[in-house]
Amino acid sequence: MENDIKEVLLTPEQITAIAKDIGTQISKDYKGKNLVLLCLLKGSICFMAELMKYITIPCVIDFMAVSSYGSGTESSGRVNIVKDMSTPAENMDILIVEDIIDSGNTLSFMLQYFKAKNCASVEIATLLNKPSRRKKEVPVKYSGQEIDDLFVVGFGLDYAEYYRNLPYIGVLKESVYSDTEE
Ligand SMILES: O=P(O)(O)OC[C@H]1O[C@H](OP(=O)(O)OP(=O)(O)O)[C@H](O)[C@@H]1O
Ligand code: HPA
Repeated sequence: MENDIKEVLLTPEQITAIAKDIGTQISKDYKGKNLVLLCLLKGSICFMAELMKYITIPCVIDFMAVSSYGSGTESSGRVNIVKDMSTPAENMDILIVEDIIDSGNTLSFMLQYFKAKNCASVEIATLLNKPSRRKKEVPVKYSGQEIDDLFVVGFGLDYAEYYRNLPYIGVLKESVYSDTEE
């Protein structure tokens, strides 16, 4: 697994520092609100777990599973809901917790999805942001680290479902996927 990584982009310590900063800000901004931390499975599982440790106000957590990447490195553009949240979203302040924003397809779909739900608010917190790849603009309230157009894995992020268990964010060597993708 380690041999497939070209470069480490964020160490576990750097990820923790980002989670602390964003968690502290969320704790201030959402005081007195009905905060729901909504983890988008599967990629956001590690960031969600790290971020929530640094949120010091009452909140509930929930999970949705959506998927659009199939087994490759390009978004199919079609976002599928694999699992819906279990908390009623009405009148709640939904904070979508994301691992990465790339094309923006996933979050654009999610914002559209919540429009019909009468939420008090819907915002986005992401660990990683690749603005150069954007196809659909989405408003991002909390952004950890901007990165170049590189395919990254680890700390929840996958390539073909693998590498999620790396404890850091690393750049995947092109040779790993160039053989299997056109
Ligand atoms: O901005 P976008 O181009 O939509 O890309 C971002 C999304 O892609 C990945 O999810 P994926 O669909 O691969 O599912 P996963 O979380 O289960 O890995 C990632 O976790 C984000 O949710
Ligand atoms: O760079 C990435 N890595 C893993 N999953 C992703 N989904 C969108 N971009 C990425």
